[in-house]
Amino acid sequence: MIGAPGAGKSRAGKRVARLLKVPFVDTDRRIVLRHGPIAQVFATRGEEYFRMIERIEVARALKERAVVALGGGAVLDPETQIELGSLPIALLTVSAEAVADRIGDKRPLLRDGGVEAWEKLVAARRSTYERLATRSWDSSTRPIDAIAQEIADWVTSGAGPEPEQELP
Ligand SMILES: Nc1ncnc2c1ncn2[C@@H]1O[C@H](COP(=O)(O)OP(=O)(O)O)[C@@H](O)[C@H]1O
Ligand SMILES: O=C(O)C1=C[C@@H](OP(=O)(O)O)[C@@H](O)[C@H](O)C1
Ligand SMILES: [Mg+2]
Repeated sequence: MIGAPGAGKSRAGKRVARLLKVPFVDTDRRIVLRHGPIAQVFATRGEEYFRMIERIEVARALKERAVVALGGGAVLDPETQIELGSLPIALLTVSAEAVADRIGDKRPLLRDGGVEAWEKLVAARRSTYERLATRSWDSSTRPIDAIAQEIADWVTSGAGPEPEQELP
């Protein structure tokens, strides 16, 4: 699961894993278990250090037979991009309006800038998200359970690309 912060990767990923009866890994949770709260890591060690430990957890997670929710910025790492190339990747998207109600103060890159900072972050990453995604789901106006069910069904049926839109 890849996508912007607040798109629902962690929530949906957990449900998808339950539906598929495989383990769920949230790389941010693993970072927290080993290193403490993410906001604290950013504050005391800086983003570069965070990206380094994130890369280690992502590399570990992508070798497991599991549903994996990445942090929103994990896809920026070139090694991670290569490894994602051979896996089924679900991209979750969300509108700025919808995310405004979702982003709390646990995300250090957004805490100070709010939705405007989020929009800048996502604009800079959009092409990377889209290039890496096998298929995408928008969570702005739909319940997470319905999206998780669709993703699980997609995996079960072979995790192919988006069906071609039929021409009118
Ligand atoms: N489809 C949805 N509808 C409403 N709220 C959602 C939806 N998806 C996620 N949320 C809420 O948004 C917040 C961020 O979700 P989370 O799964 O942590 O996102 P991510 O891991 O992509 O940053 C959570 O509070 C979650 O309950
Ligand atoms: O987009 C980002 O750079 C980040 C997203 C967060 O994860 P979520 O996308 O799960 O919120 C977390 O990894 C960290 O705060 C940095
Ligand atoms: Mg998350």
